[in-house]
This record gives sequence, structure tokens and C-alpha cells, in this order.
Amino acid sequence: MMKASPHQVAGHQALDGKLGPLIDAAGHFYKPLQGDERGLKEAAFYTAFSSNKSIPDHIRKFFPIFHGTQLLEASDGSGMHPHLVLQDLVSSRLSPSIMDIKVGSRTWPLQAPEDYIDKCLRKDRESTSLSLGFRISGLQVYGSKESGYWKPDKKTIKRFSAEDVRLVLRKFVSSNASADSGLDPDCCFASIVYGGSDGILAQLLELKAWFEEQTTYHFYSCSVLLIHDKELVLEGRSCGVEVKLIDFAHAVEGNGVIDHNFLGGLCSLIKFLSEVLEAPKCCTIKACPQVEEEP
Ligand SMILES: Nc1ncnc2c1ncn2[C@@H]1O[C@H](COP(=O)(O)OP(=O)(O)OP(=O)(O)O)[C@@H](O)[C@H]1O
Ligand SMILES: O=P(O)(O)O[C@@H]1[C@H](O)[C@H](O)[C@@H](OP(=O)(O)O)[C@H](OP(=O)(O)O)[C@H]1O
Repeated sequence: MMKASPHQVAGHQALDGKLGPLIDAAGHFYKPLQGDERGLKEAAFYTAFSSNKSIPDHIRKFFPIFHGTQLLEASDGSGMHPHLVLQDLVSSRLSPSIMDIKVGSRTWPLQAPEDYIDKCLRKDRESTSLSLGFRISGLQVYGSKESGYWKPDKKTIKRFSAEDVRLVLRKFVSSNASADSGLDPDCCFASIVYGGSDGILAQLLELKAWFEEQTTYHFYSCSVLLIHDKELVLEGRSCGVEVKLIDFAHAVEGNGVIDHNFLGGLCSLIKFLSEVLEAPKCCTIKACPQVEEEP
């Protein structure tokens, strides 16, 4: 049975009779091809990328597995519609905390139509894209069985200032993040989620090294998805920290030129996450790895 993903944090959603992605129980994420050229472009990107032998495995792992396209009953009731069949990146999670970060100060390719550029430029200026080189497009942070998820609405996220972004990056790895929490985020999980040899920073640095060299693709309006599962940490298991790249409707050929736009945004994000890691912590919860580290 197909249904909307309960863990989708941004983008077009299959709600209220609208066209949006669906998931199945076998771990697939079906993204409908958007009716204009965006859908075809994204399908073309996945097709080319999947068969590009020059992509090293340690970089390919950052992309969802692509299983081709498939005609499916669309979520808006409009009948059969082509969908990208992707690996569902969160289907194996218990209670995932997820953040979608659109990377790059510019979200449009040079060859885009003028009205599209105007629309994007306005959004880039009104958000932190221009000032920080990235913007948060959506997020959910798991609190506990009792409090559930903190999942701010689209309107709130759109208004995020640079200071809000700093705070949210702290809340993402805190045990006390919730809608009404006026508490200073404890950053309890920062060392295990952002730090360490398998943490988000290490993974972003691996991606950065590739972007310093690769000149095949330019990823406009593409997002990094940061995922972790703190329920697992509290159970003393590895918290499944993952970085993935998604949304390639505006990926274009790099023609031998470094993707400075994406690379710049990535460096800025790395800097912001490093700052969270370096800041003093105030965690007191028992199962927290940080507390165990203390003498
Ligand atoms: N492969 C995937 N597995 C699980 N969740 C996914 C996957 N791809 C996307 N998502 C979820 O769907 C959201 C939107 O994805 P995506 O950006 O690809 O859609 P979109 O409609 O093109 O977005 P936008 O309108 O912002 O460009 C993401 O924030 C994420 O929560
Ligand atoms: O950030 P928001 O406000 O959710 O706005 C959406 C976001 O900018 C998407 O990136 C864009 O899709 P593209 O990047 O593919 O253009 C979409 O365009 P759309 O509404 O024309 O689909 C917007 O609605």
C-alpha cells in the first residue's frame, strides 16, 4: 500500500489531494515527475549518474539508490503518473531526526528562464541562502515518546534568520528541543552526531573533497539531508548518522568547471556545524555519550 511519507520535511507533499511523493513498505520513495521539464531533468540526472562509472563508491553512497521510473496512481487522484523510484532514506529508522538544507547561495542555473531566476533570486535574498550560502528548507527533531517531534511549519522555517539557523543546528542535536522549549539547547548529541570519524562533519568533509575536484555536475537547488536517530543512541547503539544528497531537478552539466556555488555553501555549513561542536556543552542526561566522557 502506497502512502505519504510521515517523515517528509520539505518540498511538494502528497497532502490534501496534492501531487507529492509516496512510499511503500519495501523501502521505496516514489517522487512524481513534475509536469514541466523539472521532472524529466531529474530523471535524466539519475539515469546518467547511475551509469557514470567515474563516480567513486564512497561518493555514490551519498545519493539515494535509483530504481528507474514507474507509472503509478498519482496522489492527487489525477490518474497514472510517472514517478522516480528511489531508495527511501528513512524507512529503516525508528524515530529519525531529519534536516533538509538547500546548499548554495544561488539556487538557479544560469540557463534558467528569466521569470524562474527572478523567483529564485527573491527567495535566495529573503532566506539565508545569499548570506550564509545555504538555507534550511525543512526539519523534524525527535524529542521523546511523550513529546514526539518538533517539526516547525513552513512559514516559520522560511523566516529563519542566520541566528535562527545557528540555534536550529544546536537544537537538532539536543535532548531538549521542542516547539515551546525556551531552554538553551543542551547539544547533548553534538559530539556523536556532528563529531567523530563517522559523524556528519566527517561525511561532509568527504563530500567537500569530491566537490573540490569534480567538474561533471553543478548542483543548483540541491539539498543535503542530515539524518540521525537519537532513540538508538539512548539505547547505546550507533545512532545511524547519515548525510545524503537529494533533489536534482536543477542539476546541470559542469563542463569542466568546479561547482563553486555548491562548494561554497558546503564550506559554510561545515563551519556552522564545527561551531556547534566547539561550543561548551551543558548536558546532564544520563545516557548521553558526552556525560560518559567526563571524568
Ligand atoms: N529518497 C528519499 N527518501 C526519503 N525521503 C526523501 C527522499 N527524497 C526526498 N525525501 C523527502 O522529501 C522532501 C522533499 O524532497 P525533494 O526536495 O526531492 O522534493 P521537491 O518537491 O523537489 O522539493 P522542492 O519543491 O523543495 O524543490 C525532503 O525534504 C525529504 O524529507
Ligand atoms: O521553498 P518553497 O516556498 O517551498 O518553494 C518551493 C521551492 O522553492 C522549490 O525549490 C521550488 O521547486 P523548484 O526548485 O523545482 O523550482 C518550488 O517551486 P514550485 O512551487 O514552482 O513547484 C517552490 O514552491
